[in-house]
Amino acid sequence: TGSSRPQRMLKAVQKNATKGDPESVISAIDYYCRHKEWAMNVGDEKGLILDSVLTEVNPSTALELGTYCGYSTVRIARLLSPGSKLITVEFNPAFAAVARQIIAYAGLQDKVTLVEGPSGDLIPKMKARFGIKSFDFVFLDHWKDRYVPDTKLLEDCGLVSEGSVLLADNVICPGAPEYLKYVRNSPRYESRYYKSNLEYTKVEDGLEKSVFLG
Ligand SMILES: CNc1ncnc2c1ncn2[C@@H]1O[C@H](/C=C/CNC(=O)c2cc(-c3ccc(F)cc3)cc(O)c2O)[C@H](F)[C@H]1O
Ligand SMILES: [Mg+2]
Repeated sequence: TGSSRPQRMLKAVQKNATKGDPESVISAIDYYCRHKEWAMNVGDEKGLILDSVLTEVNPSTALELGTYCGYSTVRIARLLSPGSKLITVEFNPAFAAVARQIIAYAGLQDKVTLVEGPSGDLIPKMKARFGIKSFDFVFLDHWKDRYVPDTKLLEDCGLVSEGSVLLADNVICPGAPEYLKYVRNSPRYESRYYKSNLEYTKVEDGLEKSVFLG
C-alpha cells in the first residue's frame, strides 16, 4: 500500500528541515503544503496570529485538541518558556505516530506530552493523570462540532480558570457556528475574532480568541 499524506509530510520534514530546529520544521511543512500537497495545518498566516496570542499569554500549561501531524504543536511548543508544558490530544493512532516523529525532529519532545485518545474521555482525567490545576491556554483544532461540548467539559472539570485563553481555529471555514454563538453570547467569555485566510489559500477563515472570565 502507498504512503499517506501525513507520512509524505514527515518525509518532507526529514528531507528539508534541520534536526532540532523548529523553525525549519515549520517552514518545511508550509512549503510542502503550499506547493506540493495541501493539508489541514493551521498554516503560516494563521500561525502568526497563534504565535502572537501564545506569546501574549505565555502559558505554563497549554492544551491542544487535535494534534493531526503536530504542526501547531511545534508552533506552540517552540514558544513556551522553560518548564512550561503542552499537552496535545489525538485519537487517530496513525496521525499520532507521525506527530510524535515531527515533534521529536523539532527537538521539542521534552515540552510536549502527546496523549492518544478521544478528548471527551481524556479531559476528565487531566487533573489526576497530569497534575494539571487548570490550563492557561487551549488551542481547539479538532472536529468542529466538538468545540462546544469540549469547552463545556473543560469548564465542568475546572480546567479553565479566570484569565484562561481559548483559541479556536476554523471558526469560518469549515466553520464552528455553534461555538461562535456559545462564546460570543456567554457572559463568562470575552471573545474576539482574528480575520485571516484558510491555510495556504485565499479563502477567508479566522481564529476566535476567548478569555474565560471565571
Ligand atoms: C472529538 N475528539 C477528538 N479527540 C482527539 N482527537 C480528535 C478528536 N476529534 C478529531 N480529532 C483529531 O483531530 C484532527 C482533526 C481535525 C479536524 N480539522 C478539520 O476538519 C479542518 C478542516 C479544514 C478544511 C477546510 C476547508 C476544506 F475544504 C477542507 C478542510 C481546515 C482545518 O484547519 C481543519 O482543522 C485529526 F484529524 C483527528 O484525528
Ligand atoms: Mg484547523
